[in-house]
Amino acid sequence: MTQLVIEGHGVSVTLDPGRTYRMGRDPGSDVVVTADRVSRTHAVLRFEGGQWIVEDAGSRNGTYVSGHRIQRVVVGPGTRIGLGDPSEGGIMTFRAAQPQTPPQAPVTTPRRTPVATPPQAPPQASPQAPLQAPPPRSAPPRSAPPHSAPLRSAPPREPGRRPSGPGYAAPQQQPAQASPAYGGGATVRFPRTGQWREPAAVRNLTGAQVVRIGRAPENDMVVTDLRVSRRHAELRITGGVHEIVDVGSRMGTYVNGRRVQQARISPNDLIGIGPSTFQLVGDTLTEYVDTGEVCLQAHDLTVTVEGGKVLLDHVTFPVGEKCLLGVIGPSGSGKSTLLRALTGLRPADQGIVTYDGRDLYRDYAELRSRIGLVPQDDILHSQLTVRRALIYAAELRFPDDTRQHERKARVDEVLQQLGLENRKDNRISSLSGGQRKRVSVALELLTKPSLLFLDEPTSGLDPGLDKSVMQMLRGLADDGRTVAVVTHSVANLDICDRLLVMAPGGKIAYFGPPAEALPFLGFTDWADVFLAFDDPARDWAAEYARSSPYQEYIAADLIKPVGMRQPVQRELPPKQQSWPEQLSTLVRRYCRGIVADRLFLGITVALPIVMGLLARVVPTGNLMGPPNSNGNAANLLLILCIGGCLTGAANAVRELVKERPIYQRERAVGLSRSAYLCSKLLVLGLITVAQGIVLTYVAMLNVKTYDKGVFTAPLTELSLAVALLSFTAMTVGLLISAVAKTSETTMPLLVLVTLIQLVFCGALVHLDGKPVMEQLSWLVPARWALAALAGTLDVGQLIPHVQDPPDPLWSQDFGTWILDMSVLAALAVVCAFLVARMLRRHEPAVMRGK
Ligand SMILES: Nc1ncnc2c1ncn2[C@@H]1O[C@H](COP(=O)(O)OP(=O)(O)OP(=O)(O)O)[C@@H](O)[C@H]1O
Repeated sequence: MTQLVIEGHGVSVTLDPGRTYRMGRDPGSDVVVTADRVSRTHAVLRFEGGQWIVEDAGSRNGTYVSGHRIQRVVVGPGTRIGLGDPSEGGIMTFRAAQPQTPPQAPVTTPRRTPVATPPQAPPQASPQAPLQAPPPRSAPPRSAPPHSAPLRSAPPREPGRRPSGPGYAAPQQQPAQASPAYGGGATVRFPRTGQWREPAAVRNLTGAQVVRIGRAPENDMVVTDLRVSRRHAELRITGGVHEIVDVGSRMGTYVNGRRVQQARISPNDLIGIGPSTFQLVGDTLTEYVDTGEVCLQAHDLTVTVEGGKVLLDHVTFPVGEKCLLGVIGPSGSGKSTLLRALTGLRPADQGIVTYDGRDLYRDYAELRSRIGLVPQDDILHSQLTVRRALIYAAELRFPDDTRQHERKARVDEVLQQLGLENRKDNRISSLSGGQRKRVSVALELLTKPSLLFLDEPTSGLDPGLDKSVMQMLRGLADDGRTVAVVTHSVANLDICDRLLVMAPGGKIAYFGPPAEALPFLGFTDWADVFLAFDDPARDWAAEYARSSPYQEYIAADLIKPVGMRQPVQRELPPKQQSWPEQLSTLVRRYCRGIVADRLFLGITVALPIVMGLLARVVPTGNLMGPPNSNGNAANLLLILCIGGCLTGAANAVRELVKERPIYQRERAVGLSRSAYLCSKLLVLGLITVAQGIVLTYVAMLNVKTYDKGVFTAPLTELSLAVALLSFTAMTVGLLISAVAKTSETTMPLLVLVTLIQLVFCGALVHLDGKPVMEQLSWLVPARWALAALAGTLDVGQLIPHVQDPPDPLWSQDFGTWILDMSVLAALAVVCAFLVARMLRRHEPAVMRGK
């Protein structure tokens, strides 16, 4: 409980919860306020249900908070009440009494300041069981950090203070129905966690019918965050009934964590809009903003995969505000699994994660944008410049009604925050490993996440860069967010506030201050610790659970949820942009990347020309001769087919696998799978089709053909068939890319697929009427393309001995040609559908509705 002091008019009284205080002009009052408009007994101040309450005692001139006359109000640190006068006169201020800090206590994380983070949903608004308060703890001072943060905006750390999130504040549980009417503008104490929250804005609802909420300045309540739409929601008041209505926002409007279009609101409900939480407080609508200082708690997280293998085994620990948590452990000990569970990307099968007391899994759709994750692999298109990459990322992450200048301003802000202004025009591929990691972090910071997770950000970096990255993370935590970093490097662990050591089997071997870890584990070297983890005779998790660090750093700081986790219907997170907007962004980014990659561009232009020239090596000559006059016609068509297949497939075969980490991350922040796939089909498809046409024209230049093929000029028909074949081969290439685990495995698959095309296209082997072979060939694009080409040139006539009896798919009639082309197109559609299915397999579990 925060101890309060009331001050003003020369009076300073430290309040004792066991007493009731009379405030007024009467010299016998407990708090004497000698101002003109103050009544003799003006108000009463008492501690009730875990909160300090001021109640007007029938004063003549009234009691005011934030300009509103109140009858009863909850007060806390920062609250100013006016006795008899809203502005001057009898203003009294409340502040927290100085905490007492015992000098002997060990390291802890920085303190919580009274911040505007979202309050907890009241118990009855939540399907979860209420939380139990832990016993109060004394505040151990933290030793000063040995390193300074590199961030310009990072404030100096505050040693000697303890965190005071739900796990630190010794909260008092309050039944929601006992909550008094909150005073507008007051710092209020929320029922479930007992945290003090300072409103960012208060709107008096007296006489109001509609309160408009959004990013645009013309709204009644303006939320200046790019995640919020310009016109986001309206609070409509009719006959004392309050309704929140979403007016077409992208990121959605939430009531107690559930997305709503329209919902009736009561004072216990929490309305979530971007980083802000709104609540009806008396006759006001009060806004609290999540500024990043939130607590994260893992409760009993267990992840089991098929076959019963346990990847995470009852993992429980709290992380305080502004805390930098380091996670280490041997390979395969479940660190990445833990990160996925904490970020909600792959929710644990058992247990819950609380985000400032809220069930992260249940409220994931609302809270997702407050979580940043920097995966191990870079999530950047390396051909782009730093600023350009961030601008595209901002387009994908912010609602489509954000303006370009707003996004650019946010990008510049983040570049400055991470000291990247001098690198902003550099190609990402030209940056050092540490700088690239900074850009990845900058990308995640665009949306101002309160929680930032990083998976091995220092892997592959030299010791200097390792330290610089860790210092950057220290600064980010000090700047007002919780940062968790999985690392293999043990060189800079002392920079962390807390260290989590994972033992094989996904168990906790240690959680606490880094300095105490090695002494606790009984070694002087981390290598020896990891080697000792191999000893099957020792149960590290059980030893830690019985230890005093467990009591001190986990048991005492944790608010345990009572009862089992309720099965929850998780909502898919919203998409920030419309589908066409996403497609447009992806297409522009893709094109810019291609244009910037000169080598790829050169190969793309040269490849069809070289292949076409190779086709000319075959002496085709005259394709208008009498029957049996040109035995090389089939060879020419074969080269065209294989050229088309190779061009298309080679273009696409690495396309998805190489940027899979980017896709996975962007998918987790709302990218549409179909928009992503369509951007590939569109850009790569156009390039491939153009290549197919160039290939055909170069191969057929000056070759004599009849004036008419099946229905028009033979060259046109041939180009159409080769272009469609190239496109279909490209979808096959995309399929290989979607299936492959690494870029390296795509090449053997490309060779295999090309050989299959060669054997089953029908030029080398007569397929018609051969059971099994013929049916298998129907699945091969080159079979249909070659048939269409053969139909155009009437190859059956030119070289009847090649196809004896004649292959019906080769006949020179319009119906057959259309059939050949249609099946080719259908194969492309089937492949594209399969690519979409395969892409889904690589997506975060939460995006698959799991
Ligand atoms: N889907 C899965 N099915 C079966 N086993 C899995 C699955 N995912 C991960 N594992 C196994 O679970 C264990 C933990 O994996 P995880 O990637 O979390 O470990 P890690 O500590 O991050 O390892 P590293 O340090 O090597 O990245 C490993 O043994 C891994 O092989």
